[in-house]
Amino acid sequence: MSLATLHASTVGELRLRQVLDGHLVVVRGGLHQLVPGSTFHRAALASVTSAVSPQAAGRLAERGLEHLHHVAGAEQVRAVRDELDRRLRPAAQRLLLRFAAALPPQGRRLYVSDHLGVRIMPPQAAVRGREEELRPYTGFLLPNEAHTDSWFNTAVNSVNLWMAVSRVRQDNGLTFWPEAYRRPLRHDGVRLLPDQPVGDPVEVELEPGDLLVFAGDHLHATRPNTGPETRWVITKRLCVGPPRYHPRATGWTPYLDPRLLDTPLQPLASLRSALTLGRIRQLAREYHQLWSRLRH
Ligand SMILES: O=C(O)CCC(=O)C(=O)O
Ligand SMILES: [Fe+2]
Repeated sequence: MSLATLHASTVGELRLRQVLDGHLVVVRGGLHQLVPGSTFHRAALASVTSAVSPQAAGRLAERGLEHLHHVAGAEQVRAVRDELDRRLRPAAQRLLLRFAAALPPQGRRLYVSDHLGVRIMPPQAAVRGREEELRPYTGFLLPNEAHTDSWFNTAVNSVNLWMAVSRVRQDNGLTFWPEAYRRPLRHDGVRLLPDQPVGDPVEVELEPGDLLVFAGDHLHATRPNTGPETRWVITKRLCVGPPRYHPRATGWTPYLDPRLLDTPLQPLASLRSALTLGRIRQLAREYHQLWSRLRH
């Protein structure tokens, strides 16, 4: 399979309009610009220390995070993931706000999501036989199948920051189908239905610290890890202009107006995404679920 064409940019020159037009953009070393020192790498090692052992963390400090599956079993990898999620949440939100503030004027207001994805993908062999118990971690420890994010709860004008904490190789990264971008795709709410023209898939490779910036509505999937290394990626999301939601989304998630965060008006930060059809449809879904539970 061939490698995706990545458009290199700096944060200061990044045009999210082009990302929403379908460009796959890479900011080389962007993570190091946005967080001091190697905050994410250190948080990763600290999570291994507390979820596995100091010795395991010491080995990874020497040999690289990519060796996690050599020092931790599937259960411990899950514990590392959960611990890193807990440790990184505030720092990752600060990073997203710093990223938004460092962009050139975009002509649209930006809204930030609380979403945090800590995605640790060990080689397939390291999780074989554990698929059922790890099912809730699909996309976080086990591969996600081809999807666009707005099928779930994300806005259609949402942009993903997919940040490489370890090396990302072609055999453990992401797969995109660039020609399918913005095509009407038939799906069952989770999975792409078969027999649709989606064009040729492409894959990505990144160095630790690189940021991949892509529209959440690109058709994308986890590249099942057939390689020898564990890959570590952190994801955050922001919206370009007021959030708009897919009419048949299965959920809804708010995006916050960064100008109101850390002010007395903070409770109103999610108001813009609450005043949407997507929110009304979500309330209707919740009402139906409650009603059918009461009836049975
Ligand atoms: O990292 C992965 O394998 C899945 C990522 C993804 O689907 C996303 O960031 O929306
Ligand atoms: Fe996704």
